[in-house]
Amino acid sequence: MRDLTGSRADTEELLSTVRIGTRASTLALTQTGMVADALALAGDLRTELVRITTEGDRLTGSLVALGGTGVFVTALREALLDGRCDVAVHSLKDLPSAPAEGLVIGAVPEREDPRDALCARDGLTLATLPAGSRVGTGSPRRAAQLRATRPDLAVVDIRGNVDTRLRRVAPGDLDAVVLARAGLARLGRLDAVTDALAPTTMSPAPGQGALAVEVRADAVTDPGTPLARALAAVDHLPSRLAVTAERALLARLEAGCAAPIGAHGRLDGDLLRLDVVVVRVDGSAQLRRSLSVELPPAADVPGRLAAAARLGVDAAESLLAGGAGDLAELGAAR
Ligand SMILES: NCc1[nH]cc(CCC(=O)O)c1CC(=O)O
Repeated sequence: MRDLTGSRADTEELLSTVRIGTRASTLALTQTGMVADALALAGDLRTELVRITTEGDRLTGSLVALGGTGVFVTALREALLDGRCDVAVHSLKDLPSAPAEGLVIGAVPEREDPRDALCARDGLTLATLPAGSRVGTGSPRRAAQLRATRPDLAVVDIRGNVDTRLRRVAPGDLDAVVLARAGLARLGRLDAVTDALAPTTMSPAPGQGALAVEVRADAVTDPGTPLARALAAVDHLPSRLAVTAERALLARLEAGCAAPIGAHGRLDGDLLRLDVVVVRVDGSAQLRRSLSVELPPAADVPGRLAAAARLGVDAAESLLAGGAGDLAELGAAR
């Protein structure tokens, strides 16, 4: 709380400091910095970044791929739980859909554009890439949808951070890569995008483009603390509703983060819409559903969130009834 009668120096001393844990990758630092600034702007608090180095950050290449993103999320969660930091910022799509004991998502800031982006040589688009073009992705979801739309392309499995992937678009190597547009936007690399892929062609990963600001559950029990007020100010309900539906779908399907599942939720007035797809990894079959729900009045936030979660569960059950479990290995390797 600011002491309005105090001098500027006094006021500064009265601000509580919130420690924000982050991985050291460029994307993680950028995302965490954005959230730190937003929290500081919204509340009477100061922020301090705490770098959490994980085993995964020291290893490179295929071992990181094998560990998936789980190792990074786990390290940040441990830092939260043992008090080394008060806030952890994650890419929401990397966060397992199962809730973590003692932790809650304190805020979902306004989501970036959730679409996937083709970054191709010579300004090529998904429609104009010549037959036989080599397109890199490490995601079974992207690979399956690429194969479904353009069975004449060669999908190449790639790993690494955003810059490493972009550099693979080079003579003698790849003609294009597919990346989340949101990551490129945050890194200031939208110049590399030659085709923003429509969700009807390339359904995004559940949660793509959104961030999760995770805190200990006791941080939000008193809504009057500086941190709780800052979180409430940073939270963007339309984004939270969309990702709540998408994550409920994933949880009900008991799907791994590498399963070939796309989901695109969005608020349209009081209607929450959810388009979902499960694709066979070879692209030879897919199952789609489009559902929507009329939300309760805007003042009923818990009611709205419950309706969003129900929508995701309903979509999952409709997919399962249609044979999604046989179509794709939903628990696919992480
Ligand atoms: N799995 C890696 C990852 N996690 C979040 C993003 C991008 C940012 C986002 O989706 O919010 C990326 C890179 C990518 O998929 O291209």
